[in-house]
Amino acid sequence: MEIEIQNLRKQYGNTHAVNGISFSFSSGQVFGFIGPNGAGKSTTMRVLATLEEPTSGNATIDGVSVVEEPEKAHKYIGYVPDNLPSHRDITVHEYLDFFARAYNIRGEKRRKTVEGVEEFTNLLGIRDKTLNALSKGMKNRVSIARALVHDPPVLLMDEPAAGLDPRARIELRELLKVLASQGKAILISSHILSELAEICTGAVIIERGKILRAGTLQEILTRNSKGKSHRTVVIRPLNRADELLKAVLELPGVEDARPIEGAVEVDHSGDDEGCCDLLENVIRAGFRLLEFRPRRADLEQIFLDVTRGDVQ
Ligand SMILES: Nc1ncnc2c1ncn2[C@@H]1O[C@H](COP(=O)(O)OP(=O)(O)OP(=O)(O)O)[C@@H](O)[C@H]1O
Repeated sequence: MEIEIQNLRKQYGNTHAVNGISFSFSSGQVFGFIGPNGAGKSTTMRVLATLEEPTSGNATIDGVSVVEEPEKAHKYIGYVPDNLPSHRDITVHEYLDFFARAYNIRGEKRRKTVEGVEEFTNLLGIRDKTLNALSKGMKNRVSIARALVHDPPVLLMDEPAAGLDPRARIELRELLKVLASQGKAILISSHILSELAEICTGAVIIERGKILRAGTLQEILTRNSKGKSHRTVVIRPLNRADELLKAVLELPGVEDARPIEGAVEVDHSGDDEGCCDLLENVIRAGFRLLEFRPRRADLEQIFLDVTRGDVQ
């Protein structure tokens, strides 16, 4: 199942909340949706969840347009909004049962479905509590359970980890892994990048309604903003670090280099082969090395780099 967002725009008055974004993800993938406050993440999710119409553009789920066939598309989607279930005087079980009913799940099947979801989201023990008596983490689980009741192939989760304690975060992460392994396509927004990097297979970085980077983690972490292959390498010489800095700047493929605590950090425009060439060239230039280590950029660093505005 493929989810394709095509040149999507959403305008509120003069605000271009989403300004022509395109990306895609598919079954079994967990895509992190990352961007500063007001970047357009929630708006995009609400449009995908068929809760709002876009100003222009389209999004399809296995070819079904959320704009042209919202009712059909809606069935494919489980949406976890950023606001938690409001204070209502009904129990967790009644709440979930209500949604199962709304999805036309009847009789014994409904009982089994709701119980299955309660078990999966670890709610069985608190199913008779009323919503207004729940902690934030519990409510969060109820939100996720609600989104899973009709077993949708696509999950859109808007900040599901916000306000969760460490244990609940870990549980959420495990839950997401299981859901992805079941073949669900998951788009999850979060500000906790280190956590996203652990569970995501891809990411979309958005700022001011525009996409700065999108793709699998491998693509994002090893390519620069122009889509070219890119590596950062740390080279620690036995001595003469200053000379090494000058020397590497003359080498092919080196885009930039800077000193870091007795070593040199080099931005290189090559792939793995290019890294090997760089190592050979440094040794040929007469330097003795204690360390030569391609540094795997993390999502946090990429986020900081690209949201500095180098694209827009
Ligand atoms: N209903 C609305 N009416 C007017 N403007 C809106 C509306 N919803 C969102 N916006 C504006 O659209 C822009 C994008 O908002 P959105 O909520 O999508 O951002 P976000 O990336 O989810 O932010 P956050 O990380 O803070 O949740 C913001 O400038 C916001 O003020």
